[in-house]
Amino acid sequence: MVCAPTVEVPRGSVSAKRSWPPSCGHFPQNGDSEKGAAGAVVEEAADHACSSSASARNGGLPHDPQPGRDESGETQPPGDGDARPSDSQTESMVLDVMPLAFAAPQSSAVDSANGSMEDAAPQSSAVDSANGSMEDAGYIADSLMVEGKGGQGSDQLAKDEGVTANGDGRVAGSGEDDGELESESRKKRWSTSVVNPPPKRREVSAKRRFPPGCGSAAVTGMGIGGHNAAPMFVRDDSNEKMEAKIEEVGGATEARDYKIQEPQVVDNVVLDDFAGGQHDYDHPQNVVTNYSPTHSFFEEMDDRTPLHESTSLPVVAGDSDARSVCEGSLPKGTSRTPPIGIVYVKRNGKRKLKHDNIDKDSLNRSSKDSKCEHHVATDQIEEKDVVGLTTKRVTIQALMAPDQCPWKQPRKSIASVSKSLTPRNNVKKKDATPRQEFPFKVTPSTSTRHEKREDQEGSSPEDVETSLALDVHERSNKFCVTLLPCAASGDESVGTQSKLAKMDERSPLHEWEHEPLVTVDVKYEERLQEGNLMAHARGLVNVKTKGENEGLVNVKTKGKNEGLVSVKVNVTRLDETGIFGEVTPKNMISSTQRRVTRSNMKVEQCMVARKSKHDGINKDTLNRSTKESECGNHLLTDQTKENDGTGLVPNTAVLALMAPDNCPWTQGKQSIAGASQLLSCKNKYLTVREGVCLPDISEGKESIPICVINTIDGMQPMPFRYITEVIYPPSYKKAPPKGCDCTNGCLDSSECACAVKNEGEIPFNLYNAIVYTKPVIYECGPSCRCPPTCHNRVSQHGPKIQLEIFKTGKTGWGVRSPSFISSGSFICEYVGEVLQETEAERTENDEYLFDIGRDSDDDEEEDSQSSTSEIMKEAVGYTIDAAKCGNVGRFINHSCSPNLHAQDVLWDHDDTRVPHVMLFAEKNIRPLQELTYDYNYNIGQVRQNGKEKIKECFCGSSKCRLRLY
Ligand SMILES: C[S@@+](CC[C@H](N)C(=O)[O-])C[C@H]1O[C@@H](n2cnc3c(N)ncnc32)[C@H](O)[C@@H]1O
Repeated sequence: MVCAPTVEVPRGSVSAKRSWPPSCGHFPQNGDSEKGAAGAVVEEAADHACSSSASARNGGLPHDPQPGRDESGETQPPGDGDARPSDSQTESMVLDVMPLAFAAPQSSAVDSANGSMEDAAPQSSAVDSANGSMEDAGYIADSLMVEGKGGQGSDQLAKDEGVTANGDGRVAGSGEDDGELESESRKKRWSTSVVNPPPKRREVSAKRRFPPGCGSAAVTGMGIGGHNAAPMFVRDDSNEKMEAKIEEVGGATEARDYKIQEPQVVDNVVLDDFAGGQHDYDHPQNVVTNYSPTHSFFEEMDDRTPLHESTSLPVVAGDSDARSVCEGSLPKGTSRTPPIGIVYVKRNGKRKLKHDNIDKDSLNRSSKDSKCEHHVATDQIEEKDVVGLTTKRVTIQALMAPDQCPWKQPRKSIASVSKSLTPRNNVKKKDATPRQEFPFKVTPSTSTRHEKREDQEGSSPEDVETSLALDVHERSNKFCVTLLPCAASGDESVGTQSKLAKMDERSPLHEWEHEPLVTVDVKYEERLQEGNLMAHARGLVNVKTKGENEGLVNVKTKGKNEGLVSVKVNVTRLDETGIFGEVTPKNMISSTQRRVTRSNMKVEQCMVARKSKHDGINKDTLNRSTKESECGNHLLTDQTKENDGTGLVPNTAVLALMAPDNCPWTQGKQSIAGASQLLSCKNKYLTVREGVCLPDISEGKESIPICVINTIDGMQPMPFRYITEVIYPPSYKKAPPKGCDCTNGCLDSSECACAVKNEGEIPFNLYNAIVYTKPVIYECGPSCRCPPTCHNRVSQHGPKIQLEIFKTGKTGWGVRSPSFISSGSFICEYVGEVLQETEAERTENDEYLFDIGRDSDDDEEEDSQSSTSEIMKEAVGYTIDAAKCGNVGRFINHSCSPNLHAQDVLWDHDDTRVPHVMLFAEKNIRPLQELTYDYNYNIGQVRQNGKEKIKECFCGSSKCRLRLY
């Protein structure tokens, strides 16, 4: 179905706008701030079938004028979802060994800190190129039109560009380039794939931002609330062998200087004494984990964190899905957990890691093949025994040298590495289906320092020396590893363990003694009638378990009852959406304990949240306390009592594990109520959430509701028709590609025809996380014999992570998730109407254009094999226009330090010119962090009426290129 015909506007007046890359739209030139691009859409769509439903849905509420500009035209502070890095986040960086999916990304976080990730050649090139373009454009263009706010930023930008800005931020002039053909001057962004070479018709260089499992962060889960987050194992050094060293980085400075210059050793932590049997292993985060208290790892951790003072503190958890069997020294049938990650990495051999179960030759081979810079790489293979009851997996973690990371090589997948680790003939049977659950525990994992093989070419001794490998095998105990959602920043992900450590430094809340901890994603908001207690919690908090469904949360309080309050909570297992249960009134019992410890003092930064009325938080109080707050990546708790005049004493208890830029106390415009309201769109308190505009903008079209939240003003998004599938031109007939004949879930990539098209690899791991990028990824499609659960069908099923649209401070509406998102997770598709380029250029609203695909001459061979209809073959290029019809993807903003990347995916046809644009997380993303991708505008090339247009970028990144275009 196609939306109403695109309104055609005289080319001279609108073509320039259409020439901009998606979200590169312009603001009204007539100064009508009430009508942005979006406003134009509304008007245009008044009679448009696509907008009718949306209009009805939105009712009489006002609609947001336009992205990137507030109604007053004044610059707004960044919204609560602004993805801006913070020093504190950066400082908290610690190199952690992460689980398979996380390992690489984690390392890449370090790389990023070193500048080697974000500043990696491709990246740098892109940025440099962009900057260069800026300079060139600024000094060459005779006339500039600065879009965005006409504030100081614009003026300064214009000044920097060597022009004079007028009051409204536009710089007008007459230039000789006015006469340029617009079609030539328009340079749309191309951002469909970070690894794709840019289409010839575009000048934007693609950025390789996403070295899955290597650069940004790899993947283990789907990321909902940490539900599928990759588990992380703490390793015990009780093993005698230490064959490698891993550097420990305690902070940003160290992280940036992180270089592996010698063999690294990582401590292994034995996880034994698992209770077993009482936890739901479908939800690994709820699994209790015990660990050996004698482990040196924790001894060191104890030095800095009270969390680990306990002798049986479960710090590391594992994923029940991650159990595996290693074909190493363990008896056959002994399962091993997959590599969840080296929890702590330390330099100079302080952390040791044993590698006695790893096939060194295999490791060497994988090391040889890798191209990653001194970071942890992981891999795994899943097996199924002959009776189909036990899924086993071999997991390898390796600290790889730069030129050895397999994820740095587009054609190298994790799978390929794992294959090198475990002979294919050792795999009896693979099965991506949910694994059988049974108690297991983590035992000291082993790692092997790489030894240079004679046949290793191109591997420097250092590369070899710094390669580590780990595996974990399960025993009889249960374990659980939970990845805390509090990533340090959008730019540099901080390891979970480091955040744990940091959190522990400040908070005594984890002084559990001889009690297993369950790290749960507590998201509850409960208003208690008895005693008027209200509890807000967000993020992950450690819950002291007390039975199957009950736990305790210690709350740091201030005021008269300063101390710790143990709050009983119901511990509910994660459901499919990662939503946790809530605190029940009867369990909301406070018992103040005074535990003024050294660590307590460190939590003094926590702000007092006063609830002066039953029905809300006193924002002024919050705002004032915001000024005093310096909370960072730690557990924030507080509680106050205040008589509201009714004789009742409402208490407000707040638990929060927050990053600085997400903490309500550090964001003047966000109250605790607002923060708690952001917890979940699906909780039963949705109706009382502040700022909720729409409970589900998709109106049930998405499997997970997508709510709209606006705590800044009372506006709603401009109407549009919510669609979940791309709309192709009427004449375009999709031709399903020939499918595979696999009946085993496409586990044998050598046999799967779709995998063959992916150069013999399935680009997704068993957690449905993308593990490498390619110009085009072929998922299994409608002609394939494999079931919908095939692990080569990740992005075609729509969003599985809870997303919400929220009003940002400076960039209009944005998208975020209340849940933790692990790297590689599929976010959503960029859905809209597929327009031919010429048609797109006539589109009045260019805010939502997304150039896609490759030119027909990019790959003649593919074209010859394509079953593309003639109309598509004749076209030069295509653009997805989500202005009138789109999905949640249309609201995702640009950032110069994005956390998403776009990947071309084909599954229901094989026309590479109109691929599906699928957005994946390229790093771990903490809850409520705005989701962004790089629009890849060709800065300096966007013109309107022959005049260069400039649009400021408000992404807030430290690496911001200042201009969107
Ligand atoms: C695809 S839309 C994104 C959603 C949009 N913010 C909205 O409210 O509908 C792209 C537009 O958002 C705005 N935008 C996105 N990222 C931005 C950024 N980093 N800085 C300034 N404006 C941005 C620009 O107006 C851009 O044309």
